[in-house]
Amino acid sequence: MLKLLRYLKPYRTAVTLVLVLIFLQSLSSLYLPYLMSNIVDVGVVKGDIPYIIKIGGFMLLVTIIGGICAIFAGLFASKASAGFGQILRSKVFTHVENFTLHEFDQIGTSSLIVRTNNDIMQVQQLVNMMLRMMVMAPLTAIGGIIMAVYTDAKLSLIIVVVMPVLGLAIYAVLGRGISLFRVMQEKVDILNRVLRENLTGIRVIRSFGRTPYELHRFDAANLDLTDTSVRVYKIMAALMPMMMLIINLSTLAILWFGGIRINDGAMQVGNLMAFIQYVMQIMFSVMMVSMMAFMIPRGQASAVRIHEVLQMVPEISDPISEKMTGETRGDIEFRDVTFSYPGAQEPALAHLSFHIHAGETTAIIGGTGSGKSTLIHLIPRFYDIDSGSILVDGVDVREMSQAHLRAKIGFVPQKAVLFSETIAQNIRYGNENSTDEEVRKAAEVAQAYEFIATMKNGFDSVIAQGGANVSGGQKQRLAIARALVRKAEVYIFDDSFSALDFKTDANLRAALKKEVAGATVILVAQRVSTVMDADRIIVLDDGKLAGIGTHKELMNSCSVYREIVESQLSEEEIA
Ligand SMILES: Nc1ncnc2c1ncn2[C@@H]1O[C@H](COP(=O)(O)OP(=O)(O)OP(=O)(O)O)[C@@H](O)[C@H]1O
Repeated sequence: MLKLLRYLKPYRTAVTLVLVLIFLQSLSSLYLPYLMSNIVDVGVVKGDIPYIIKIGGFMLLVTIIGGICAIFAGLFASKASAGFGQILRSKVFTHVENFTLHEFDQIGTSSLIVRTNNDIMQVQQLVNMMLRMMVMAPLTAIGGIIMAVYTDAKLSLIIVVVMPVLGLAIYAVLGRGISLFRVMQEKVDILNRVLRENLTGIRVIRSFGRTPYELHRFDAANLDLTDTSVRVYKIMAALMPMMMLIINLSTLAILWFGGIRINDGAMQVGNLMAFIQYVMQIMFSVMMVSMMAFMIPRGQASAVRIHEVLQMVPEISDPISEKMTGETRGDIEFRDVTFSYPGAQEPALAHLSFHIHAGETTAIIGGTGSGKSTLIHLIPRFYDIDSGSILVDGVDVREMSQAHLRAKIGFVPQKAVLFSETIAQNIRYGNENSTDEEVRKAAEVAQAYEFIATMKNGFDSVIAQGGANVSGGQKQRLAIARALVRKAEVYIFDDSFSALDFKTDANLRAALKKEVAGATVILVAQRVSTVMDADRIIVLDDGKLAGIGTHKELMNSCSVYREIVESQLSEEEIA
């Protein structure tokens, strides 16, 4: 928690103002009972009306000043804590932006969302409360004790008896509640994950008739969270009546013993009234502290989860001295590359060596799970390899900056991702400096122009969240157009033509050939018809290189390739 508090630094002035204003507010509330006892003991007893009016007016003034201090303290505390939350959210977001896919896999997307929203909100609320109570609680407690002793030292012995009882009661209750908070946040994570899967997978759930099962899954997670919350709040609920009971019993004891002292002439009525108020103030400040003790562990649990994200060092970082690439543009070489996913028993790719020359079109084919996507994810350095090296334009990808490396690449992922912006903005995402003409050209080459033209607002049509208002094939074509405006040296298409019909696929490849002439093209595909014309085809089998060559060469030399071809093409087509 303390580590996160440094993000309050820009709000130093607001924090100082809160502390000063709260100090003044606390002083005013300590002063009021003293004034009231004077009104009773001097004004009321002696029937001195001008004195009552004078001190009464002064009390009103002190109350107004205290009230104004409280209002402004609340305002500045909210400003500081909201600003703190905003800084923390953007820190987490910026940090997460640098994560490699490995860190995303490790924490999980849902948990990252909860940590950025819910956890930061918890810490923000705690900061707001702490700013206001940090000064008020101790000052009121200590000031209250001093004033109570000053008012009647003997009667103050009651405080000595009551305080440990109150302390012990609070400790007993909170001790049980605190450990449940971390569990509660973990359950919020789980509920969020189930909710996310349900909302994103709604079509699958409906088509397989799994709605009742999903409802059950959601209910289970929801009930689980509710159970823990109820347990926590039951404990919290016990706290208040218990404290009120102790406070009321104390007031009773004060009235009893105070009454005896008044009877003996050792105390005045006004002093007894003031004394009761001081004891109330002391006890309420203990309540404040206990509320803080209740909220701190909760905020602390969230702070730990936020800190965990912030202190995670991305597995991949830029080299201290970056090497620039030479003259060649789009040359890629794998030298004995082995790569395993974290925790996997077998490497996903083993001892791969091949050379893709600049300007060539290379296709990668292989069965599902053979490692095609993994291979192309290594070129933009989404993951670091276990051994061997990957050279782009003669330089190891680990020796150049990620920005320099990725600027060379136009990447079209297997699952096209669009943002909820206009079509033009989505295409321009690949190159923000591209002109309208370039955006239109890219759409034409990607065979997207026709369907965009039929849309009501053309290139200004807005894509719905998750690309819900375009088809799978249309999404793929927009993702391809986005890569094309990049004017990259290397284009990587990860099974990006799978949702296109044969005619569109063929037209797209023909247009692409002209458009990207001179650039290196790497395309992963399942269809033999898509890869047949490539300058070179890499065949993967269970993470290993099964063959490399042209279609003709592989038909003669590679049994894995032959099997794939025979399973897809008729004999005439093969011939
Ligand atoms: N993020 C990941 N964490 C752990 N293992 C993974 C991850 N991604 C892929 N794998 C594993 O690595 C292997 C290769 O997967 P990859 O996605 O590269 O195959 P692919 O040939 O592209 O398959 P497909 O054609 O079905 O897309 C598979 O066994 C897969 O289970």
